[in-house]
Amino acid sequence: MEQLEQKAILVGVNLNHQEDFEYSMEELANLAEACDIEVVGTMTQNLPRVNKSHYIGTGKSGEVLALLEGQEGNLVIFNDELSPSQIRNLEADLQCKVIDRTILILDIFARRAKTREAQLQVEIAQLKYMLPRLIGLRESLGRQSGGVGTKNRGAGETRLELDRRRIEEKITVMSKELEVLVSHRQTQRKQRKKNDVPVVSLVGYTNAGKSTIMNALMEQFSTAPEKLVLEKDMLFATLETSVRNIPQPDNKSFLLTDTVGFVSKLPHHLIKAFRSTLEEVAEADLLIHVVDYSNPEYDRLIDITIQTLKEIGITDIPTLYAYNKSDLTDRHIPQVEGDKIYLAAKPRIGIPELVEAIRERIFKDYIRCDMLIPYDQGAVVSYLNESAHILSTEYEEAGTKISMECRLSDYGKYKQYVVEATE
Ligand SMILES: Nc1nc2c(ncn2[C@@H]2O[C@H](COP(=O)(O)OP(=O)(O)OP(=O)(O)O)[C@@H](O)[C@H]2O)c(=O)[nH]1
Ligand SMILES: [Mg+2]
Repeated sequence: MEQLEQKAILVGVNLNHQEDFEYSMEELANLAEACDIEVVGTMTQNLPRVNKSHYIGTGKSGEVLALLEGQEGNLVIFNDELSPSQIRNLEADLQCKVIDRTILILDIFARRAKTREAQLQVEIAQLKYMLPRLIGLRESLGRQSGGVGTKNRGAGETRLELDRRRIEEKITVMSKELEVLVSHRQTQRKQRKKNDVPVVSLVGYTNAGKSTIMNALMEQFSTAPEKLVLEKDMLFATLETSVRNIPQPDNKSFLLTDTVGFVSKLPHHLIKAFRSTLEEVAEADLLIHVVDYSNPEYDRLIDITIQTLKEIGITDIPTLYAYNKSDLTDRHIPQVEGDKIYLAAKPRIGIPELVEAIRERIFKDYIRCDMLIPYDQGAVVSYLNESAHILSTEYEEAGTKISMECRLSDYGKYKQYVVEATE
């Protein structure tokens, strides 16, 4: 999308009167805006099923063409992923560039990707999207440069084959590079797992406030400011997964991860490409599903998030719902109702309540006990000082007597020193 001044008509087909149709058109306009495209008109159609060759009904194409001319548009954006032949037919009818929701999302991701891993993931998804559409792309390029002509068809097809092979090779090379980066992160994750620190993952729709919650938690437990993550009012501000330690005064610390947000109709290739980024989420002990409670459509966005998680294979991780941005609603905050917490991360309302709810859920396997540790086992004493919640320490004749709350796994490991325990 290198051209300047793109003026687009948005086109959507409402299949069987979907309730979320209007919102998804609004969202399409936001996605276009995120790509610096000006929206100059919108056209929608109710259909029981899409038209195989043109997506919209044939009569409707004429209407889109008229609107395009009336508004001096030079681009048409469809609200669903189009097939290669649909793009080709539509471009022939409308005599301008036709793109779909998938390209828009891929383009936004490409603009936002900062780390090598994210860049590779996006580029692979883009190439995979392009591969079956090369013919259409070539024709539309031909049209843009003024000549369509059939006389060079043979040469064009050879070029096409070459292009296809080049792209396939590029995908292979990039996938290998990505694999190396991913395996590096997997090693780090295994290391963390060994340390037995619980992992909590923020998930949710894009722009719900996940990164803001992450920063609020770091701020509360005075983490270094350079660890803060980017929070911004734009779609897909976060594309990479960040893991941060949230230290707790009683040694019941946990790791918090912030990751990419979701959107309706997230391209399939993109989900696949980002699967490795989301592995972090798949291994979490607890999910915080962040909801923009000020969005009237919040219920639907919850469903889309749950659906997308399902697609990555995440279905049975215990979940807390953080109804964020409640400061923009008339709900009294903070408020905790079972697994739902109404809060506002930006003005920092309800953060301690959220932390408490997290702790209640992830530190269930703790046990209150006393251990008597012989003086020649100094290493055990220092380990417990770092990983258990110490209530008191006394120095007795036979060794150090520690009253504490510790993890069940540590209790098992040092059972021989236990003198008293209550669950
Ligand atoms: N009014 C209000 N605004 C909030 C609140 N929490 C976050 N925001 C704003 O919402 C916008 C998005 O916040 P982020 O934390 O970047 O959202 P995110 O979920 O990380 O978004 P992506 O990374 O794009 O998926 C920012 O402008 C925040 O300042 C809140 O409780 N109240
Ligand atoms: Mg974010």
